Amino acid sequence: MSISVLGGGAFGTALAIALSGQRPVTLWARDPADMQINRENKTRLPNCRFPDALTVTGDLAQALAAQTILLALPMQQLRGFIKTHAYMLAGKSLIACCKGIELSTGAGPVQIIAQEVPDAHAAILTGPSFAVDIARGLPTALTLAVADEVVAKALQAQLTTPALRLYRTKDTVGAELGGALKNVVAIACGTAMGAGMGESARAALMTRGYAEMQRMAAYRGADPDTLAGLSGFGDLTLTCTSEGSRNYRLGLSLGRGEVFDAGTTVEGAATAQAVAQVARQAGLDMPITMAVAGLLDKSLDVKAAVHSLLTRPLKEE
Ligand SMILES: NC(=O)C1=CN([C@@H]2O[C@H](COP(=O)(O)OP(=O)(O)OC[C@H]3O[C@@H](n4cnc5c(N)ncnc54)[C@H](OP(=O)(O)O)[C@@H]3O)[C@@H](O)[C@H]2O)C=CC1
Ligand SMILES: O=C(CO)COP(=O)(O)O
Repeated sequence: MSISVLGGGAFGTALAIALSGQRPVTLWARDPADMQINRENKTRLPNCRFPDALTVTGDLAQALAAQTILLALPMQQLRGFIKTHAYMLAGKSLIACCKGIELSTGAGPVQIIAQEVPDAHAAILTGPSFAVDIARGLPTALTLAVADEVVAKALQAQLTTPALRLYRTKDTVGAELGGALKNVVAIACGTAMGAGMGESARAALMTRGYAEMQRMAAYRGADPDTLAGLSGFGDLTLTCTSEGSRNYRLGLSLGRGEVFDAGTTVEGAATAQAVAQVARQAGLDMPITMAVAGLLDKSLDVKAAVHSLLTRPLKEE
């Protein structure tokens, strides 16, 4: 069965390159001309050549001839896009490849797909993976979450490559929360490192951040084991420790008091605000998330954020 990837950013391009080693793949982008001429995405993923089996198009109808559609758009753009094109997406397998929580509703990507295209098979592909690693064919393992076991097995087989190993789960809520929440913790870790607080502080933020991820996951009915897997703990580890992560780099610049490029896709920024809202409404204790949200909306500076974390009442771990 054919595959199309919608979204010509770094991740969509990387997935299209990786999957087209196995079969023909169509990559849809709203501005495809440069990629069609150069057979490379010079803006978002330079120095990764397109295989011959990869077709780049700006014609959405052509891309939507495929049954399996990977949606590699930024999180806050997802609903608008699929709402506009819902009539063409009906009945397909729609696999969200974005990480985040919608600011206006608190929904995750699978929930959004299910709301906007109810008769599609809604899935998410998530886990520790930098686009450049996937495009270069480096070994990578990801979580594929789909509620329907039969669909899950078929998609797992279709999207696995010799270098890209997929583990499946039915827990779509846990998978989407892991990928969304780890970005918020990565901003916190980057901030700590940028402000010179050291590796021990980062380890504390990762661990206590993970406790917050588990708390939100339990509130939303996710399986704690999913959070301990690739989509949660796995991606937390990668994103909180590597300058390859844009979320971590945003944190570094916050910690250093530098300006960060506003055009960069940093999913944890909107997600921090979205999660803070949900946590406030639900009465969940998520102090690291609140500190990150405060840093980003400028209601806290780094010194005040650290003070807010270190002066909390003492408690059991
Ligand atoms: N990069 C990575 O290593 C990884 C990214 N992801 C996730 O993938 C998602 C996408 O990130 P990434 O590809 O890196 O982001 P990029 O910033 O590289 O690209 C975003 C792309 O989305 C396109 N886009 C934005 N809005 C729309 C819209 N309304 N309709 C159509 N296209 C749109 C942009 O198009 P245009 O160029 O025309 O503006 C651009 O090509 C994020 O949720 C991210 O968390 C997940 C794992 C790894
Ligand atoms: O999600 C990612 C790695 O798994 C990519 O991280 P950034 O979006 O922070 O660059």
